[in-house]
Amino acid sequence: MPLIIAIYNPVCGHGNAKLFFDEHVLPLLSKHGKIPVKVIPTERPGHAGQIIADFLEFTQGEVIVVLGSGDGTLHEIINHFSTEMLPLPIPKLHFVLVPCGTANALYSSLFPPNDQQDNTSYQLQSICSFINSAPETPLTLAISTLSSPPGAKKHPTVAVSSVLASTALHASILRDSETLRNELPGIERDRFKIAAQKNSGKWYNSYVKLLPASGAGRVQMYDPATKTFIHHLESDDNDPIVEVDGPFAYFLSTVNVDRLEPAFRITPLARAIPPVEASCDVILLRPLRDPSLSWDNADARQAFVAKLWAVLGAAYQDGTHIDLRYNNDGEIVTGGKGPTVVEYIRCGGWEWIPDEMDKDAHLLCSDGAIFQIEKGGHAVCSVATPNNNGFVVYAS
Ligand SMILES: Nc1ncnc2c1ncn2[C@@H]1O[C@H](COP(=O)(O)OP(=O)(O)OP(=O)(O)O)[C@@H](O)[C@H]1O
Repeated sequence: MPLIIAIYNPVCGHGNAKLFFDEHVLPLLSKHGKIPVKVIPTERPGHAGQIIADFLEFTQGEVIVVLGSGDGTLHEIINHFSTEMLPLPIPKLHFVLVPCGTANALYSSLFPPNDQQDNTSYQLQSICSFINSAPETPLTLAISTLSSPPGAKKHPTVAVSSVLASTALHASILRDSETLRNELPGIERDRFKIAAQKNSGKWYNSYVKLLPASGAGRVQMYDPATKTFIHHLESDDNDPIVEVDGPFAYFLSTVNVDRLEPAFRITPLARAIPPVEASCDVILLRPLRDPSLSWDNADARQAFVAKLWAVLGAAYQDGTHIDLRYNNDGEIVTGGKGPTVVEYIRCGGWEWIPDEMDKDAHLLCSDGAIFQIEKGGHAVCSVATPNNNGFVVYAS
């Protein structure tokens, strides 16, 4: 039988992980004869991956990790084995997730919240799947490679996501809310709000390539008229790669999740129309699709702020932003045949080549961790689902 190790991050979310493990997780596991050989709190950033690596040194076979954390701690573990431990082979790790973090994007996507359930039983669903030997789900990984300008002769930086890779507004908000942590410790929502207000008038200049997933062969786009994915109009057999010019207000891709927090369904089709192969769902918001705007200037950016919030607000209304369109006057409406406000793409990856002059376009966020693309450099994100080794979760 695989060995079980329990790890929790005592400072994530509201700092309740230890209490929840002591009162609920460990007693439930014990009641069903699933007793962890070790129960270890993380002591610092990056510690969770090291705990597992140390454990694997003395363990034969596969390991079950009962993980009490948010998305950030899982991200650290995945990156520990996918980048830091290379060239050692990636082990197979089975995760039983206990959502103790702030956003818990992965958990709330795998187990969408419902009103019928109390908090405790909601948080114990992955544990119950494990106890019931339910089938596991392999995690798809989005591998972002940040390259320096040609000729710089530097190794690229690699970040592996199990939730999201983003640039533009989302990356800027994450960077600024982190910077505000010292001034406003503990008030995550306020930090986000201040960071969002600070960045909402920005547009990001970049050139993007959307790359097809291997099975589909072409980039897919969501068509609100038929409520299905169709081949992207600019992706054909001869030239499947779609080239997209900015400016962008928002650029975010997800794997494994349809939401970034329980109510914020930014890529709702990840669950409503599940992907049939390794792919990511990408949301693009390009302000110049708005028929009332022709140029990028200060007035246009200001005029677009309210529309940006209308889109993100609709993501909180069960992901209805994906059906919004413009009318001839550039007003956002729910029907008609005007251009869609967001472009919803399903593909195998993307390339982000920021305009050298646009400093803010050089940020990349991988599951909350922020990276800087060097001036003259670019980022490529590609998606894969490892089969024989890698990371699987109890999710049904
Ligand atoms: N003992 C510790 N002290 C300080 N920081 C820690 C400790 N253990 C882990 N960490 C750090 O805590 C950070 C936050 O953890 P995590 O992302 O799991 O929770 P969260 O931010 O509350 O949730 P979410 O990512 O779902 O919003 C991680 O990036 C990790 O590096």
